[in-house]
Amino acid sequence: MSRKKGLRGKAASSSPSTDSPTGKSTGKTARSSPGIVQMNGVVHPSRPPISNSSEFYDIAFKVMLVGDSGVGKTCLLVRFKDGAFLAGSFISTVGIDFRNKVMNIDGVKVKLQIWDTAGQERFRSVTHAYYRDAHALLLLYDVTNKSSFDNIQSWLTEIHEYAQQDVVLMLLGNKADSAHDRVVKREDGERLAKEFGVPFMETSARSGLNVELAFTAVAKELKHRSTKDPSEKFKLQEYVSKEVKGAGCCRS
Ligand SMILES: Nc1nc2c(ncn2[C@@H]2O[C@H](COP(=O)(O)OP(=O)(O)OP(=O)(O)O)[C@@H](O)[C@H]2O)c(=O)[nH]1
Ligand SMILES: [Mg+2]
Repeated sequence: MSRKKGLRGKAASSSPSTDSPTGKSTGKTARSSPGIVQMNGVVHPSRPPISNSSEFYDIAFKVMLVGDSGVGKTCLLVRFKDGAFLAGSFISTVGIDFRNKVMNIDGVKVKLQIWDTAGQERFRSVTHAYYRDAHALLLLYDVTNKSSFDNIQSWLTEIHEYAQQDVVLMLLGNKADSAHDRVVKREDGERLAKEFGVPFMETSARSGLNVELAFTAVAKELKHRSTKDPSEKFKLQEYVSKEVKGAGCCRS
């Protein structure tokens, strides 16, 4: 994934059929299934529309990764999308970037357009503009960085101010693989999440711990809301509590 990119060509793209930050047009369109509600988000004309894709899908949603600089947002996205870990020197994201991934959720193809935001304060006004279109937000802190955890409260204030009221929100404590450098206990993350009534899990972009699960949980919740199938009972909190893996066992 390209990092260190300027805002032009991504956030400021005006191409109507971009599927990746490279802006390549594919010409293919979404496959729609009977009984499934098509994408219900607002698409701003200056942003890549979610309805054009190189892959077929039934429903599509926008997910945003937010949190302090260095918590591992870009690495989490790369792990999810490419199954790899971006080791080496840290290259801070400039502005905002996105990647698409289509997941098969209970026989329905759910496309996630995942926006990777810059955690640095100087880009805050850019990311604010994207909150309102987001269907889900993954809010990250770094278990080896206490201030990233302390800042969660102000991130939540920002989310309440700029995001939709019914946005799906999940708190992730990333870098759970770093046992020696850990300064935030899992229980502290759990307590904070409980206080704000949001699902929580620890993740690791390095080991892959819970990465797939975090995005699957969000996709399941969004699909459930979108299809409104009364026969289908899905509770995000319960699903996460049941499925979440501890840092000790390093399963993805
Ligand atoms: N040990 C460990 N290191 C990680 C993990 N995730 C990210 N890192 C490292 O943390 C640093 C920052 O990761 P990024 O993904 O670039 O952080 P970011 O949140 O995107 O930062 P900004 O783009 O500035 O907002 C990099 O050096 C990564 O290698 C993880 O799960 N475990
Ligand atoms: Mg980044």
